Amino acid sequence: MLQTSIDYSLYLVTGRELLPQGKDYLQSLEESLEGGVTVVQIREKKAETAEFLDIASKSKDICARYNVPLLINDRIDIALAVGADGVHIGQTDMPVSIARKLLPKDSIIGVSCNTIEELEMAIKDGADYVGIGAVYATQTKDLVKPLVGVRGVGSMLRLLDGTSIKAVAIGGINLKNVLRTLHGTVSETGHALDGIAVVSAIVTSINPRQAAADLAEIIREFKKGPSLTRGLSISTNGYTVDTIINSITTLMKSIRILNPLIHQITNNVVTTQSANVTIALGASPIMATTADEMSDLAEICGALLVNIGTLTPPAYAGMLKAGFHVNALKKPVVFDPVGVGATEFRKKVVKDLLDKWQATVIKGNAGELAALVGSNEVASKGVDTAGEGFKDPVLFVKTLARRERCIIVLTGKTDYISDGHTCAILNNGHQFLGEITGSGCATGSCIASYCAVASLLARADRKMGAIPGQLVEGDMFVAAIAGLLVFNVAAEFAAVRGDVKGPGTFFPALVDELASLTPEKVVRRVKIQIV
Ligand SMILES: Cc1ncc(COP(=O)(O)OP(=O)(O)O)c(N)n1
Ligand SMILES: Cc1nc(C(=O)O)sc1CCOP(=O)(O)O
Repeated sequence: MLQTSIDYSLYLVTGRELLPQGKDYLQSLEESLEGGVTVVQIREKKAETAEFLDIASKSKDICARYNVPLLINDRIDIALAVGADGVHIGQTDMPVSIARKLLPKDSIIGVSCNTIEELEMAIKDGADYVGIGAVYATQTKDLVKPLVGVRGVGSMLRLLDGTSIKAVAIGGINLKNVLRTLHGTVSETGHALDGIAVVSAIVTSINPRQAAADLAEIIREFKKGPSLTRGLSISTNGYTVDTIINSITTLMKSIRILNPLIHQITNNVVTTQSANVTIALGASPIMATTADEMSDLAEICGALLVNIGTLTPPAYAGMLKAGFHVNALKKPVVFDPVGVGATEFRKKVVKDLLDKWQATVIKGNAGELAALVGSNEVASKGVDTAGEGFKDPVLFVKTLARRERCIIVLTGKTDYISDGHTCAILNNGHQFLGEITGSGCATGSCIASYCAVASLLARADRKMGAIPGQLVEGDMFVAAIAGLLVFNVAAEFAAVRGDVKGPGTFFPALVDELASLTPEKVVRRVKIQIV
């Protein structure tokens, strides 16, 4: 089999000990191949040599019928004996150079990598592909190394730019997280995984044909998606101020018709305010935090907002679960890492959340976003930014959007929103917004509300930007702009009302203005620039 013709999309690592009771191993393997497995690795950790040989030989015959390459885990002798297409070797197994000498020319050699250093070595040693993991926790194997995490895989994939080395991710990948894994592991440079390696997601199934087919379909759709180097843009012709305003008008009209449910796990300073803002927009809030109800809420909500402002252990547990379930249902997740720079605990929590699920939009002020990326260009003071902002905010948001594979919203006197390709610069708002608590948090509610509408519209009419292989359907860039713009324009109207005497009377007026805001009023005041 030619190395270049190998399709790594759905890579099955066998695990006979995990088969459902009564399921025959060879039958399960054949059904997996029928379902769409594209590479098979025989992994036998307990079998004696004779048994391993027998299993490998029979597996080889089946794979040959499906023209699927067969690799052997660790054992070069077994690979040679059965004429396998290659081997997969770990960090403590035989070195690549020796395996290469022992195996026939053109054999495939894959190497396990858990760190950048291991990957650099595998590149130097001439591996044909790498298995990066473990991405998530797994029941299949006792892990001795730390989890790589989705974002960790993305930073490793960058190193493969300009090489012909293929990459699969392994460890805890299943039907619920496969799309999120593919999406979140794309590097800042647009380097994506070539495939996903699984054991239990197929082997434990009573119907491995269906399990493989379901995974294969998601991988296929993802690979058909838009050019990854374009960030998350769904507009193929580029955005203009006019197209953005038209889309915002549609979102503003639709929200009052669709009345989406916005699940918000937010902080206890702003819960009531955020709920009232959500209602004023035409959406419906539910402010639930208990982990046990997250799966049910994911089914019924239009979008999720996660705000870590006053984090408690139960809310943290709820956030972990909520994002996972919402991702699995391809709905938007808006993340507000409030005060992430303030404590080491918050930094750890934010990293953990972003490794467990994929944010659709991350919103923060300069201090928060600087802390998120570990930059000391901008300092924070509690939940606020201290001093000047970024020297080049446009470049910052574009780069961060690519790295985090989401829309980035950088708030401040001027707001910057980017999908990694385009940046919108907004100059609406009023100084009173900085004089009340929770205006940033309420902006998160607005963004989540319009993300929900954009996603619902896309699902209802696939012509409106829905692409099945995308983690979230609909134009989240425009939805994020809508959330900011509506809130900030309403603030401008509220601030000049005769009944507003200062920040205290401003907030109720703001809610009134939001409730009566029309697209025409927004169009009249919008100050937006696209770069
Ligand atoms: C595709 C793929 N990636 C990683 C591994 C792990 O291999 P290894 O490090 O040799 O560990 P064991 O499989 O021997 O437990 C793999 N098998 N396949
Ligand atoms: C065989 C293996 N290697 C891993 C690594 O991290 O190198 S994780 C793993 C097990 C993957 O099984 P499942 O898909 O059931 O989680």
